[in-house]
Amino acid sequence: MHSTKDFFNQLNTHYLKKLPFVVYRKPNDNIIKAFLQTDTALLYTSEYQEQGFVFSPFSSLKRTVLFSTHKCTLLETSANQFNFTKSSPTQSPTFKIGEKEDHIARVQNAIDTIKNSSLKKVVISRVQELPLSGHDPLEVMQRMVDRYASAFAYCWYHPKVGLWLGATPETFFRLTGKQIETMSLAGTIDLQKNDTRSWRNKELEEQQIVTDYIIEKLNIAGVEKVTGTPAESHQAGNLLHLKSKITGRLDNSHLKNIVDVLHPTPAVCGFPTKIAQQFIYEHEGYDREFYTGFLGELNLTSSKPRSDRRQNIENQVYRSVKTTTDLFVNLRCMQWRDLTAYVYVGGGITALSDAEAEWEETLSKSATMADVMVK
Ligand SMILES: C=C(O[C@@H]1C=C(C(=O)O)C=C[C@H]1O)C(=O)O
Repeated sequence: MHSTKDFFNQLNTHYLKKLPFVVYRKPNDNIIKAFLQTDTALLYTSEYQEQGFVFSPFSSLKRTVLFSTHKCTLLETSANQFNFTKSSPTQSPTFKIGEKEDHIARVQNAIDTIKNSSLKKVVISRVQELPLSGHDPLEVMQRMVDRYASAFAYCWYHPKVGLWLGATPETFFRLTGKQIETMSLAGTIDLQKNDTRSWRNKELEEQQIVTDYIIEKLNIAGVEKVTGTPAESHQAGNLLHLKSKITGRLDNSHLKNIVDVLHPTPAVCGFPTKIAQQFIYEHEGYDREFYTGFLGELNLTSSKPRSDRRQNIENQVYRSVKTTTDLFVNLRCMQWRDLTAYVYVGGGITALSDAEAEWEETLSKSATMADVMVK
């Protein structure tokens, strides 16, 4: 375990040399970890059998970037040492001419299509630009760690791909040995703009679509004993979402099958998947790149003593090795390029959606990133 100062100094030196790295803190964890790749090679995975950290785009046609443990130095530090008492004023976005009208028109088109076709839900997103000047990504990372304890907070960099930061509330899936755990997340209430914490039927139905879909897909992929918990509220920054936990056992299926059947879920794409995907490619008007893709640890092993008593019998024979994959959906994220932060935000559209309210929802969601931007 490094001191926090050493940890961030090493990362900073690495970044100044334009070498690839990822630094991240898992939800409600007090450890910050980093993978520092020692050269600028751009590696991919397609079978998900390697060990390392993956970063995968929304489009299943594009490849998943891998930071392999064999090519990286791994660092760790404690996460509970930052203290940003003074919160600097939030940067307000400046809108391009027609930006609001364009988004509202896209959402209205989606609502009309849903009313007149077999499309039931589609996630429509946009990019919100924020000016960058003298911003330090590692300082923003520390602010995310402090501010969003229940999120997966990360900063990811590769000179051939770009610089991404985010604090996502959504688990893609976690696989510990044969035990799989995933989540269905949908519905949004902005707690700064609403007094209510109660959900309307629209949101309850929308979230149920996601839950049913995930359960069905896991069953198809051969996962056993699949069960979901009733929906409950989950706070992410100033936003409240509806969440169910879904678990199962992976006896006759492989990790790659799970990725293939689950990505992209109706939470970030829509339903039915193929029709929603096609609608997004045709109507969203930009490339999502890594937004609504997924990222996280792949097949990392850790060993632990089987029991205290046995540990005393001295050697490693009594240690059990655990393999864990821990992936998150890339939401509440931004890409930094030149002098602009591109913040990616969207929302699920159904027949009951209101286009103007959906614009407001993207503003609320963009605040998650705007609030941690500092000079
Ligand atoms: C698409 C986003 O979020 C997703 C859409 C939500 C919604 O429609 O209410 C809620 C949580 C996420 O599943 C985003 O944050 O950009």
